[in-house]
Amino acid sequence: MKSTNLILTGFMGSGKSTVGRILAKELNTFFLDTDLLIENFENKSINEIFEDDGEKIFREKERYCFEWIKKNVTNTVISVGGGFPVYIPEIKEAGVVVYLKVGFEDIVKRMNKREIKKRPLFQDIKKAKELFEKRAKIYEELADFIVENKDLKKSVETIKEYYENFKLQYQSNFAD
Ligand SMILES: Nc1ncnc2c1ncn2[C@@H]1O[C@H](COP(=O)(O)OP(=O)(O)OP(=O)(O)O)[C@@H](O)[C@H]1O
Ligand SMILES: O=C(O)C1=C[C@@H](O)[C@@H](O)[C@H](O)C1
Ligand SMILES: [Mg+2]
Repeated sequence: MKSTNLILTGFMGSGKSTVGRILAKELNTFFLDTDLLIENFENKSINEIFEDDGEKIFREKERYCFEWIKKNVTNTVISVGGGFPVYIPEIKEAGVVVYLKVGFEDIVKRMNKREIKKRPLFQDIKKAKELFEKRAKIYEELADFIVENKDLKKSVETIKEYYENFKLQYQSNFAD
């Protein structure tokens, strides 16, 4: 039977990795995080890739991930990097896209120093806010479904229900 991936998008710290991991467990599916995939492919941290190779090369790695996912991955919960849909607007070719929407101030409150340190584009708060404002519209436009990620449990439940309904419809479109 035809199946599809569930892709979580959103700004840095919006909760894609956290929500994705829980969702995959609840849906009894695999979980994939493009940031982790790139770190594993390269055997380097995101910070090291940005420092040694630069952002342009990192975006090329994300593009490679996208092509690899399209060819090889189905029925999986995928959390993508914060910039992924911005540089890969064809993201929907790899699955159904759910945008985790969170206000910038809430994101800042949620992230501790260690988490901020891991994100090269979050080092300067003013620049991060500008990036957030520039990207908000792109996330919205490229989403099939938008969830305000306030209460973690509620977000997981809402996405689960959406995805299960989506899959039923999607599969019936491919039935004989
Ligand atoms: N609904 C929520 N309520 C409170 N805190 C949350 C919620 N969702 C996630 N968090 C917390 O926010 C922080 C960032 O979450 P996470 O690492 O999942 O973000 P991300 O979207 O994957 O970020 P990145 O794009 O940089 O990888 C973590 O400390 C996580 O525990
Ligand atoms: O928002 C971004 O552009 C990024 C978000 C992170 O998930 C990583 O993909 C990387 O730090 C870049
Ligand atoms: Mg993440």
